[in-house]
Order: sequence, then structure tokens, then C-alpha cells
Amino acid sequence: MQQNSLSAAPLISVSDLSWGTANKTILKSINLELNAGQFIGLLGPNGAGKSSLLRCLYRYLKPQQGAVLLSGQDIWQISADEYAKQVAVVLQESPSQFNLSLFDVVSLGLTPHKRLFSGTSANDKQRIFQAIEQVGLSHHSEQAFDSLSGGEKQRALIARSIVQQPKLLIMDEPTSHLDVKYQIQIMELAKSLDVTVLASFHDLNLAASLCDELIVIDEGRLVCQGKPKAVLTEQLLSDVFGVCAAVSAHPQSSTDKFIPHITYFYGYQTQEHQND
Ligand SMILES: Nc1ncnc2c1ncn2[C@@H]1O[C@H](COP(=O)(O)OP(=O)(O)OP(=O)(O)O)[C@@H](O)[C@H]1O
Repeated sequence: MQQNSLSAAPLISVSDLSWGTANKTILKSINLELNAGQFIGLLGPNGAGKSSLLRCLYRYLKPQQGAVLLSGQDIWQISADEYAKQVAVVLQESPSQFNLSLFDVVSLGLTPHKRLFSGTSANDKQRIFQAIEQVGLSHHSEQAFDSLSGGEKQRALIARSIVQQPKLLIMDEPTSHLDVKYQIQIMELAKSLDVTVLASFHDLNLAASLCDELIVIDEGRLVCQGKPKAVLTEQLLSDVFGVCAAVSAHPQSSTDKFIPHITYFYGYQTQEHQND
């Protein structure tokens, strides 16, 4: 009976979550659910609270109020090891991996699944090489991680996540330092994995084209959650992001799937001030 109710639970359920510092509440009573198998984009203007919310989800910050459930279990009631088996994280900045090779960094994805001091088996090595191949970095496997380009580093961290075999991959602005080709490539790579992804984006058009669902937050509050077509309206772009824009159909829209495409208008803020 209990197992049935657990398997029916959303992958992530956030209820009444608040977090802040001693003198400021930053996340304000957030409620949301993430269903397994989806690619979900987290949007919001600078300072909206995206990273803070993601940090609460990947167990770096403990909410002051409310709870985060993973498959029906409070994430603070399960061990850090158990949690690490289920949730992988790729952040904006790649921390220095000192002298570790790309292969070594990717092999760290096995750590949550290993007993202390157990070695790397032939099977493990095969998994690591396969993941490196999947992200197109086979020729770099012995290269020092720190010497890889920004895009290569992010692909290596995705390979580490592939090896980790999580249920959920959380990505906090993983492409913000990358050029447009790598931005698209990294996000398409994440989408191609057989895993639920929650990723924060600043490029709203990229989010619109790739995400099954979008979550928008502003000033620490959830504004809305839904399909890109329902979420990315001209009104929302004005109210939340403070921009004047037109939303039309992206040329790759089909009868089954409408992909919103945002065209921004420039210069209107200056004109507004001139009229003041
Ligand atoms: N540890 C902290 N101490 C004090 N203020 C914090 C802390 N962490 C976050 N904040 C503040 O909380 C607000 C939300 O920050 P957060 O980094 O979560 O926003 P964000 O939506 O990810 O922003 P950006 O798009 O600019 O990266 C900001 O005003 C930030 O200064």
C-alpha cells in the first residue's frame, strides 16, 4: 500500500518552502512538483532566487520552512550518500580539479555507488569510457580537466552525471560562459539523457525550444509553472522580466508542438524616460 503511494508520487515535490538569511527572506513559500522524465527550465530575472531554490533542491541549503520530497521522501531524512546516488548537479563554474584527468573527474560519478577503498572494475572503466564517448570527448580522456575549454568542462561534468546514473540532474546556469553553439549543444546533450532535468536558464528562447515545462520565479516567489506556450506570454515578459517583446511561432514549431519565439524590442525604455 505504502509502496504504491510512493511510486505515484512526483519525482520532486516542494511544499511551502521558505529560505533566507538572518535578515532577509529570499525564497517565499514555494510550492511545485516535478514529474519524472521531463526537461524542466527554471526562469527568473537576476536575483529572483533561482540558484537559492536549486541549492535547496540539491541539499546544499536547508529550508527554514517547508520540505523537499524526492520520490515521496524528505531529502533531509535520507543519507547524503543515498541522496547523491539519485541527484547529480552541474554548476555554472567548474571548480578546479587540481591535476585530475578528464577520465578521473568522470569516474567521480561512481563515488556514491562505491564502498570506501573499492577499486575501479573493468565494468566501471567501460561505463566511464562510454560516457566520455557519449559527450564526444574520447580524444581528451587523459587531458588535465583544468586545461579543457569551458564547453569541454561542462560536457565532462555531464559525462560524470551519466556515470552517476541519477534520477534527477540539476543544472544551475550551466552554459552561461559558453558561446551560442556550446549553449545549444550542452542543453541538447542534457535533454538527450534518459533522466529528469531541472536547469536554470537566462536564454528564454533556448528554454522555450528545449523544455517540456517552465517554472518562473520572481522576488523569491513562484509566478507560474506550465508548458512554454502557456508561460512565455508577452504579459509575463513585461511583468517579470521588464522587457517589451513579441511572441510568435518559432519556425521549427509543428502542429503537435508550438515553440514560442521571443523577439525583443529595443530603445523603448529610453523613449519612456524621454516622455517622463
Ligand atoms: N547566502 C546569501 N546571503 C545573502 N544573500 C543571499 C545569499 N544567497 C542569495 N542571496 C541573495 O538572494 C537573492 C537571490 O539570489 P540567487 O542567487 O538565488 O538569485 P538568481 O535568480 O540565481 O540570480 P542570478 O540570475 O543573478 O544568478 C539575491 O538578492 C542574492 O543576493
